[in-house]
Amino acid sequence: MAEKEGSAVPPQAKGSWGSFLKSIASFNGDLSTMTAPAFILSTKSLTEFSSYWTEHPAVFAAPAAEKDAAKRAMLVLKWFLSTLKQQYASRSEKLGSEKKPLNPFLGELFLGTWEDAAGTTQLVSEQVSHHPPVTAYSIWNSQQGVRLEGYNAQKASFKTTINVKQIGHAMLHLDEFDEDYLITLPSLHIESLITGSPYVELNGSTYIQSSTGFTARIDYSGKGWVSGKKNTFTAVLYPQGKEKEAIYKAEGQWTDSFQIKDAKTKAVVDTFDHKSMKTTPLTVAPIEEQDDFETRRAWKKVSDAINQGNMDLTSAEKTIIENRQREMRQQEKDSGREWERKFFTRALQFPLFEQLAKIVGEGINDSQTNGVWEFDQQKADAAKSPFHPDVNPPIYERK
Ligand SMILES: CC(C)CCC[C@@H](C)[C@H]1CC[C@H]2[C@@H]3[C@@H](O)C=C4C[C@@H](O)CC[C@]4(C)[C@H]3CC[C@]12C
Repeated sequence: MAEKEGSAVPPQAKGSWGSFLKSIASFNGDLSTMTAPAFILSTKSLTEFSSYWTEHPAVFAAPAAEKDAAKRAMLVLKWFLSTLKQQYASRSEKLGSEKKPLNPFLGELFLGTWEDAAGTTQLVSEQVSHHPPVTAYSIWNSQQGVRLEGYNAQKASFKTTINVKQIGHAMLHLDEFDEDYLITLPSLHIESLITGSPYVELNGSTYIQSSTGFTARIDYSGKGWVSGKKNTFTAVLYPQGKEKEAIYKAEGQWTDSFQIKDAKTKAVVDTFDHKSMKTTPLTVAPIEEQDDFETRRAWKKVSDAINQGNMDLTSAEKTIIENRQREMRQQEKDSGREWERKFFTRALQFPLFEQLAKIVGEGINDSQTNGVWEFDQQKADAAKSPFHPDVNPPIYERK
């Protein structure tokens, strides 16, 4: 692949970017094995990405206060659409391009809370599998009675660019109505790879299926397809099985703004504009107070080395983590036990997921996610403090 004019690749990295582009043309689909040049490396691990679901806690909690079932489903759709920008474009917007995240190690955690007008919203994110890499999360606001749980893995392929299929799902629960929403995850591809300023574009369709009989379908399109604008979508919300009887329609740019209209009257019933909606920052414990498994503490030396642009130190620090992980896996193998996840457990039965997934043509891909992962309240209670020191001894010594 040749470099184009207008490249965003730093002059000293042109050679390594060229080699990287050649290498991904034949890579095996496991994103964790991809080695990328320093300037494209992120200091954040994928366990942190779970927080992108709730950067607007009030929008997340809004459906819990809506008495009308169709409007509730519309507010769930609105919240989902509002999360896409943080999930898929925040790196390219803040850092000038998409970056390659750190590959979480098994047991890695990201814990935090959001405090704002919606009250306290809590986040637990855990790497529940390393091969294949799978991140699970639970996000809840007890005052508002809303909880999101999910897990995801990624399967990548190369055809003209990097294409990524997400495997997994999210499930939103509203206590007041004992209502659940199954959320499927979009496929994506990387644009502008050749020029060295990669960004994410979403493609295909995803669904939100409620247990009370509403379906939302979201269709993603990029520049030049339908609207000529990047990051565009259209969405339709309808009574399950009656797609022609749309109740609400939404359209816009998931990185910018969108409108939701009453499908019959065409009246605008709700809007969302990222320019006027401030995100609530997530509060995370200071690094010195974090557990050794918490991502920012565990990866600190690697992140510092990336920030210094010191690739030798970056790989040396990564190797320390990887070797320790290998030792731990060996110890587990020798003692015939599996790593005990701190907050999640493999579900043996998942009737609700099966019931909702069937409606939107989704299936269980547990072989690709090393199981179907569920938040385990008993483990969470036990993990409060201290972090199960008897089950999983700390892996990184505090200095
Ligand atoms: C930038 C390029 C050169 C290297 C490829 C990096 C590749 C591993 C990254 C790029 C985009 C990443 C997506 C990200 O956009 C958003 C999400 C949503 C989040 O909820 C779960 C993770 C996921 C799918 C990231 C996975 C890693 C991706 C594909």
